[in-house]
Amino acid sequence: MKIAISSDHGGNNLRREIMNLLTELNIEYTDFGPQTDDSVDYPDYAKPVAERVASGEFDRGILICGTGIGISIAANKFKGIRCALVHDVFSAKATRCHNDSNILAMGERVIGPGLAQEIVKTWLNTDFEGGRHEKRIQKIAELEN
Ligand SMILES: O=C[C@H](O)[C@H](O)[C@H](O)COP(=O)(O)O
Repeated sequence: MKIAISSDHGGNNLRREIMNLLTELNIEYTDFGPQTDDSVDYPDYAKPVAERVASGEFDRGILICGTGIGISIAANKFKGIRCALVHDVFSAKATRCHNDSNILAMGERVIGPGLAQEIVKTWLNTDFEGGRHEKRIQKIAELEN
């Protein structure tokens, strides 16, 4: 699985923690920044990840900002993106099983690194259930047209 990851300045520390986790888990990822702690605008960092997940270049994306809210709103503007803002393990599992989410968003100012790591592991290891959820995903796609 190939992961694209980015954040804004509010998510830099948690992004580094999650990249360390991905390395430990031997999961391939590409970091789309930012490379400094300067203040930046989260839509600029949602864009490279959302575009590459939408195009299929990457299987999944992880986005982090202060709350996770702004960067998830921006990512969900891209056709084909189902970005889920998650701050608990139950939702991490549910959004894969039910929503087939392809980007995970989290807020560094909301949760600590330990919980974030559990969320990422659960989200990466849970498959979409399909079945009754298929037509709902299809209806989301129809809303994009
Ligand atoms: O939803 C937006 C994010 O939480 C941003 O990380 C946050 O708004 C950045 O705030 P500031 O510019 O005050 O660091």
